[in-house]
Amino acid sequence: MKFGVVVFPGSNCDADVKYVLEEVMKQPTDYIWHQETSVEGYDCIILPGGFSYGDYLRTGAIARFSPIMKAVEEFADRGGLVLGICNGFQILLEAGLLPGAMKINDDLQFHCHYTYLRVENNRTPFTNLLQEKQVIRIPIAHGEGNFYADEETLRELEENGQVVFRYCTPEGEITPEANPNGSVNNIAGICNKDRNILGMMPHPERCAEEILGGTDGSLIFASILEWWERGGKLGR
Ligand SMILES: NC(=O)CC[C@H](N)C(=O)O
Repeated sequence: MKFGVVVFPGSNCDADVKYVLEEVMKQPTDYIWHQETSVEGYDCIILPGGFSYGDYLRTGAIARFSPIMKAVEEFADRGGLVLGICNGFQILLEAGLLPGAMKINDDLQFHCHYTYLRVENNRTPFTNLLQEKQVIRIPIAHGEGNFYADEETLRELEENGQVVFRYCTPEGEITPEANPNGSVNNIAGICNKDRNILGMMPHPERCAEEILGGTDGSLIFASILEWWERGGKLGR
C-alpha cells in the first residue's frame, strides 16, 4: 500500500508520519509538496499535523487553497482514503471535505498531553481493528481543537455514525472533565458519510512504538492496511 504525506509550509508532523508508515508499518511512503497537483499512484493520503501558514486567519484556512487540495478532493470523491491528523483535520474542515469547524480551545490554552478516546464507530477503514467502545490512549497537541457543528449538522453526524472518536475518561465515560478543549459532544474525530475521509485531533503517529510510551496509534495505521488487504471492504 502506497502512502503520500502532504507537506504544507509549516507542517511539522510530516516526518513523524512518514517514519511510522515506513519503519513501523513497513509501507512505501512519499512526501507530496503542497504545490503538486496530482496524487496519482497513492492509495492513502495523509494530511499531517503542524501549523500550516503559521495558523494565520484560522487553522487550515490558507492551506485549503494549496494546489494539491484539488487533487486530494478528487481522490476522495473517487473513494480514496484520506486521513487528516490535527492540522490535517483542520484543513479538511476548511476545505469542506468534512462538516463543522474548529474553534480555539475553550480555556485558550495549548494542550499537549495524552487523552483517552472512546471508539464510537469501528466500521471504518481507519478503525476496523478496534472494538466499538474500546478506550485507546493517544496524545493531543493543539490550540484550536474545539470542534463545533451547528445542531442540524451535529444531529446528522451522530445519526450517521460519523463520530468516530470521543474524548473520555480512562474508564470510557464521556464527561466534561475528559474533554480537553470544549469540543461539542466530546468529539475528537469524525468521518464523512462514505467513511473514506477521517479527521482526528489526536496524533496516532506519536504513539506507534513502545519506546514512545504507547502503541495505540499504530492500530489506526494497521486498520488502514487491514482494510486495504481486504480489498477495501469492512467487516471481519
Ligand atoms: N499538532 C498540530 O497539528 C498543531 C496545531 C494546530 N495548528 C493548533 O491548533 O494549534
